[in-house]
Amino acid sequence: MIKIENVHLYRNEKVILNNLDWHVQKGQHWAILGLNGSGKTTLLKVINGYIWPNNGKVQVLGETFGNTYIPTLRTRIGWVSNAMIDSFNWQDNAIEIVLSGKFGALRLFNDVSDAEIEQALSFMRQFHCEHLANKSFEHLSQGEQQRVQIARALMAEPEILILDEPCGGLDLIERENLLQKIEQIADGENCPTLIYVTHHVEEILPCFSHVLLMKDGKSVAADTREVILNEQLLSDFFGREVSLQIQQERAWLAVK
Ligand SMILES: Nc1ncnc2c1ncn2[C@@H]1O[C@H](COP(=O)(O)OP(=O)(O)OP(=O)(O)O)[C@@H](O)[C@H]1O
Repeated sequence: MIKIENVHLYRNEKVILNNLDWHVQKGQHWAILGLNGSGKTTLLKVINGYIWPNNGKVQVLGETFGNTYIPTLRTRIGWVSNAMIDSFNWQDNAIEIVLSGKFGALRLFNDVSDAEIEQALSFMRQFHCEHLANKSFEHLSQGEQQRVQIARALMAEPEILILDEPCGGLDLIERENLLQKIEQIADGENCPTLIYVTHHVEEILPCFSHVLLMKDGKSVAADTREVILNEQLLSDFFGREVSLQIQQERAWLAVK
């Protein structure tokens, strides 16, 4: 699904991605865990073709960058991030935002059929935001905006769904509700390959089969969830001794 080989990216003399290798196979779901500034968002921008590495090879959904038309490829990738939220027209109604996803656009410029409206409402129902359909995006809470954004991404029936810190800014209950929804996506038929970016180990749900640990633009480790969620390995990664507890199949960390 994704093949990143020896990718090196620098801007203004700063190395942002440092000879990064990462392979995502069909059937896997990945979490990317990294400290602030480790290059996670930059990696996502590379995968979506918004920025170009200085060296290395990028292949996404079988398409090799340099030999493919990126806008068409992007319609096959759902990307949920705060960077995307900023680009919406906040006066648009929630359902218009969701419907725009069908066309890979930021605003709804197309005529829509009754079936497309029903599809949008059905995703909104799935994410408990159908009642917000006619409310303008600017008047939604952060949690509601996140749910609308995920419904929007699913409208395009993406083969890869990237969730970049979707729980950022959410309270405990909103966060757990959203994580439950993400688990439901993972359990669903025709689930896209999930890529979930976070700073928080406890958000790495059992549905994520693999974890990439990023630090200073490098891949420190990329392995199965069971291998990565290890006290010694994470202590080395964070550079501080941490204790790890498993509760309800999720790992919870505390600094010792
Ligand atoms: N155009 C640029 N020029 C110089 N430095 C940049 C540029 N874009 C990003 N950076 C730097 O690259 C590093 C990685 O940024 P990036 O946003 O990818 O990190 P991140 O892991 O997503 O961080 P966070 O978890 O805080 O969102 C940061 O130190 C950032 O300041």
